[in-house]
Amino acid sequence: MEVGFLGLGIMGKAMSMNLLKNGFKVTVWNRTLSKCNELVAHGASIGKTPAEVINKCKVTIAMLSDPAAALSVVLDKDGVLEQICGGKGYIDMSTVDPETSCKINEAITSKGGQFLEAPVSGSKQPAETGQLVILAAGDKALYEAAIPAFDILGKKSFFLGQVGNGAKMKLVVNMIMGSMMNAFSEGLTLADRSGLNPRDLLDVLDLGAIANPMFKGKGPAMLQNNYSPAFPLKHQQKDMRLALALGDENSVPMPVAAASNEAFKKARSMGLGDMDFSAVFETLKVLKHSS
Ligand SMILES: NC(=O)C1=CN([C@@H]2O[C@H](COP(=O)(O)OP(=O)(O)OC[C@H]3O[C@@H](n4cnc5c(N)ncnc54)[C@H](OP(=O)(O)O)[C@@H]3O)[C@@H](O)[C@H]2O)C=CC1
Ligand SMILES: O=CC(=O)O
Repeated sequence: MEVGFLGLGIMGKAMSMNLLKNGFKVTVWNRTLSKCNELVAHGASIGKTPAEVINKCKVTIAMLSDPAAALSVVLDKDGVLEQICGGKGYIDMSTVDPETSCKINEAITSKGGQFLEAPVSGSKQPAETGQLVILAAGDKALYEAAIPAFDILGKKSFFLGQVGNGAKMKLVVNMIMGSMMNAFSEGLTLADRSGLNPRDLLDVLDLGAIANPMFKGKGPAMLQNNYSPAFPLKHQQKDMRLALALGDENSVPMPVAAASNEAFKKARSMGLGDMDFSAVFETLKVLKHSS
């Protein structure tokens, strides 16, 4: 199967590499074109623009940073819209808000193309090992056509109905994840400041009812101030912001998520946006001990 792939950041690079290693023919494009070189060394072809990739491939996947990037790659000059047409499918796996996804759907389908949103749960390592959870919605026929690729990229795919539902599910999940990361950071700080060994806290948490892969995976690195980015903090803050907007639209009070968003904003203001989202832990370290 031949696919196009737009966006070779942390996730896109791992996902397109995975497709290549599993026998897919992949044509890649990235805004910073030099990032295509590693994929080309593994057998990928290169498209000089998103339009060129769409022209070449029947199905094209995108994995871009945020709503502005997702819209720009479709609507701007040399973008997806210039070449999309009947018989071609476009799958946006970026995390965006439902409104952005609906705008992209309208643009693609107005030219006769098929559209599927398919954001993913799971980070750099699940992307590398094909263990993502795929949250698809939109064109069911395109979903079915994409299953061979989704089976390589993920451990489970959900089809959630109309466009927007995949984006909503992803935002709900990441709203919970961001809030958990803040509670975890506060717990590690409280353990330390009250005279406990935070490493003991990790062991206790791992044996109880709130054990989870995120605490287990991130905790030891956080205690070593290691925030090598798997999921950049700026993207987690974007997801909290978009989830809060979804809460506004649906009159859902979300005080925990709102406080977490403030902590992520503070971390961004401290210059930590490109670090892993666990770097929100650093916002607590600037607080002074009370006497
Ligand atoms: N990292 C993770 O753990 C996960 C991330 N996600 C989501 O996946 C998406 C990608 O994340 P990730 O790979 O980590 O992000 P990165 O920041 O590593 O990569 C972002 C990608 O978007 C491109 N991009 C940014 N702005 C534009 C623009 N205006 N026009 C064209 N391309 C642009 C970048 O191009 P360039 O190289 O030129 O900057 C790059 O290819 C995000 O929506 C994120 O929320 C979802 C699940 C997990
Ligand atoms: O969006 C991030 C993730 O880990 O999922």
